[in-house]
Amino acid sequence: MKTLSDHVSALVPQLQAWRRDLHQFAESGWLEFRTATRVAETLHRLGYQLKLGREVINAEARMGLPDAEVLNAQETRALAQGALPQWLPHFSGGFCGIVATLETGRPGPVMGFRVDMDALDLNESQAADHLPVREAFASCNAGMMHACGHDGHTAIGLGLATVLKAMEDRLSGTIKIIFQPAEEGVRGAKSMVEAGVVDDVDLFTAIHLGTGVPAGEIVCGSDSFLATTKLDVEFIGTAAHAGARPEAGRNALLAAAQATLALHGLTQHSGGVARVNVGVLQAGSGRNVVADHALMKVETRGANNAINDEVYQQALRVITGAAAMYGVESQVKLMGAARSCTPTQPWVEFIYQQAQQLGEFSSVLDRKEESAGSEDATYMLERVKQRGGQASYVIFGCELAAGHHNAKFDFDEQVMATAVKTLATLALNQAQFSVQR
Ligand SMILES: O=C(O)C[C@H](NC(=O)Cc1c[nH]c2ccccc12)C(=O)O
Repeated sequence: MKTLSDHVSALVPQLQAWRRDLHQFAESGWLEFRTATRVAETLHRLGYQLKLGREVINAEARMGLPDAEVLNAQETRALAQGALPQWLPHFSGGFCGIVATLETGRPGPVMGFRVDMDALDLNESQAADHLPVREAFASCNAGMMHACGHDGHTAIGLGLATVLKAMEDRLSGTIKIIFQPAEEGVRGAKSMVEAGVVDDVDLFTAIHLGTGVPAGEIVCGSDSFLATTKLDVEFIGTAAHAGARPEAGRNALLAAAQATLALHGLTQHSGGVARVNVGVLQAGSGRNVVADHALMKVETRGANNAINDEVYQQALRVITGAAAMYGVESQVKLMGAARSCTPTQPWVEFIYQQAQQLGEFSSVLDRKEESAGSEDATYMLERVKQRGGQASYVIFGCELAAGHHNAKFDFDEQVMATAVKTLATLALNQAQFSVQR
């Protein structure tokens, strides 16, 4: 009988091929049309039951969706790049989510695994020393790059599906693998939670590779995610002749500038980390015109939900106040959100114990103080916990060529096999968890 190691070893070239194909045709959040059709086809061929598009994504709960024009143009682009037409209608309009289910027919819990599929809005480096350039799989899509490893996550999800299907007779209960769009900007997970995709999940695991964790190390219960809110702010004023009639104008640029400086002063909180960032500021139309329009892209973060909510409320007051100072109008649009969240200890301990037994890791940790990022998988963890389920977030350390969100980001592909092996082990040994409890 073939062992898990045999199955995973045989899969290594396929993991690389999947990852490199996804990397080359990188697609940003809500635009994962080609990616989603290929994922669906692979899972369908493996024999998984699929739920697709609107079945797994609540339309109203989608945040930060590109406008219809962009969605249409990108769907056309995806088709030209090999998106599979038989699957595309499911995802059309920004519904690029997939849930693949394997019912073993034997009693047992529902296990949920979540991976994300989106790239970042970033141009990939064209430098000759960048491995994806050297080996000819750098992104062919301008302004879209897998610079956070989600190409690897998607390949891991497909690899896990492959191995678990091959070892189906040694599993019990139900396996659900969730392929999520638009993690960047924390926009996609909530819409899948609102569609109910984790409502029946008893044992939930989300993953990330890298994030500064060294190669050979695994963090079994990452708990350092910041709660965050993303907002676009528009200031709408009145244009006027800057020399002849400046008093007739209502200056949107000054309101936005005033708001930017005030927002960056909001980060004091005795309860823990608080952050505000104005990442984009665009205003005005001409040198001699009082600016009648400004756009700001803003995020708030906090060590916990309460801190982030407070900073967010303060930010709204600053924005309204700055608008009032200059007699302009302000409009705030919610573009994304995520929660802070702690994994459940019993599940973290089980993952810890399984990771140690696997003998693949030089260092097994339950948690780690980390550089402060956010993750919308926290919505899924929260929902599973609310229903009494177990949930964790696992980080697979690996060597990186450059940091996350950098134009030269790249990861050591070995980590994919390690991740597949670890996650498959959780599924194969899940009965031990129930017995332990
Ligand atoms: O808020 C977002 O848009 C999500 C995005 N998420 C990540 O970058 C993933 C991540 C979480 N923690 C870390 C730590 C280091 C690198 C990356 C991460 C972030 O925090 O900006």
